[in-house]
Amino acid sequence: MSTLIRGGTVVNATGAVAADVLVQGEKIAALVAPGFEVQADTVIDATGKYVIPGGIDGHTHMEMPFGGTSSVDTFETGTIAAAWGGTTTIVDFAVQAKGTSLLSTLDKWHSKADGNCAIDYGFHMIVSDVNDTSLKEMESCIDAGVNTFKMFMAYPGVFYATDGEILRAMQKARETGATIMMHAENGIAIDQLVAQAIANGDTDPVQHALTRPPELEGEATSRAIALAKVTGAPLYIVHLSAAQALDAVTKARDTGQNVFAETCPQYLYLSIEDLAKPDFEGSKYVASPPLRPKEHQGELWRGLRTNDLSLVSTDHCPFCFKDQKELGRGDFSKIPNGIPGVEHRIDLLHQGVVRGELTVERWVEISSTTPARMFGLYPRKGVIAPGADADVVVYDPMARQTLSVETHHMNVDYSAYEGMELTGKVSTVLSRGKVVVDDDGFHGGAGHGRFLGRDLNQYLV
Ligand SMILES: NC(=O)NCCC(=O)O
Ligand SMILES: [Zn+2]
Ligand SMILES: [Zn+2]
Repeated sequence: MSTLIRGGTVVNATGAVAADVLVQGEKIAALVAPGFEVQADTVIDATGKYVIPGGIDGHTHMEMPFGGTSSVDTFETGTIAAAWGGTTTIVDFAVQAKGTSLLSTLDKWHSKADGNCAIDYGFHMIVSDVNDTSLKEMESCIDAGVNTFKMFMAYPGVFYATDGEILRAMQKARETGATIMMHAENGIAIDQLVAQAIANGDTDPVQHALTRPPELEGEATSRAIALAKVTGAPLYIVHLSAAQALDAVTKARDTGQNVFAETCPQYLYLSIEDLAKPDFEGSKYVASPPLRPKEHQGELWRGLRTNDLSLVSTDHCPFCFKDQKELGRGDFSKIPNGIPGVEHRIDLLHQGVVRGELTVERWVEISSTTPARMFGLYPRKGVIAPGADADVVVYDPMARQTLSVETHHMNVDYSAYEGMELTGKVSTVLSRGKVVVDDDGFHGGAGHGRFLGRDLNQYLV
């Protein structure tokens, strides 16, 4: 089965060129100069459109247990929503519960995801119990294609790891070539501020941000960077939200330290003003780190332009307003943490191109190519080139759309971006050569997506 995507502009991180893309089976077979005659079973007209590598969202939480409830997108619903938005690979987090092993955790996440994903998927591992056994088990995880391990400086008593535990895990990462991913917020100090706010009767959602000040993200980020430097391990800061944290990352990168950071669309577009919305509406925007005052957004866009921020992931972690966010009415600390967004990352970042903040190549780089490199998937993913998986998005840069819960495909009862008007929209999505989304709707299904055992990250600052 062959498909020719004809008449578009192929955009890679390295440049944009008018070319036709020939897909044979699951792979890209060739890029062909426009006008050359090529036989194919099917032709997709991409005139006036971009042809880009499928998005790679390196930070999602499908079916994730949190605070006595669970994120509401299943691997099936979440990966279908991702495909609608032009994302053809996710890397989701398996979550080690304290007292359990990493390998049993991996088995558990495979049983949730295998046979249920509509696009390709891999796993990171959240390590919440650092001990001799789990450190040894990191080696088996790496053999099983899971070589990125997230740790938490936040959430004492749940996921929190001490500096000593982080140091030991980083030493293991240095020894094995793995990467430590860090949730960098000073959870010990934050817990004090939270307890004080609640004791004062300050219980509204906005308190979530006021008790997690940006300085405590900056401090934790600096500490993680110092620990990484001492051990010689590469470090990946997840969901960076604050200018203070970006400053620490920028300085480390300027000295050549292998420190990388992602930000997320919610930190680029939403702010503490959303958390302050009345009638408990603010709960829809509770995630950690919290949404910041608007002035942080400009710094994050600057970081994306200058490559101090390497990539953008969603941290998609959907909890319904009704019944789930409601758990924290009267006590903001009980609001499940997370914001939905897996469907909108490519479109929201495209606004940076529309506004002239990002080049079209940089848009592709931060949403597909760099995640592929960072997470050991390149050049199988993240590039339109012969031999790569035919994960291809035909993107109409002129189409208009309005984001809404009425039209999104995520399994959640609100949109964090309700009413936002965007320029640009996905036209057609191929996942390993199969058209899964086009003008007629969704043609993929659970089970099409394959597990991706990932290579070690070879990517350097
Ligand atoms: N970010 C968030 O609030 N929820 C998901 C878990 C995490 O990434 O820390
Ligand atoms: Zn986190
Ligand atoms: Zn997360």
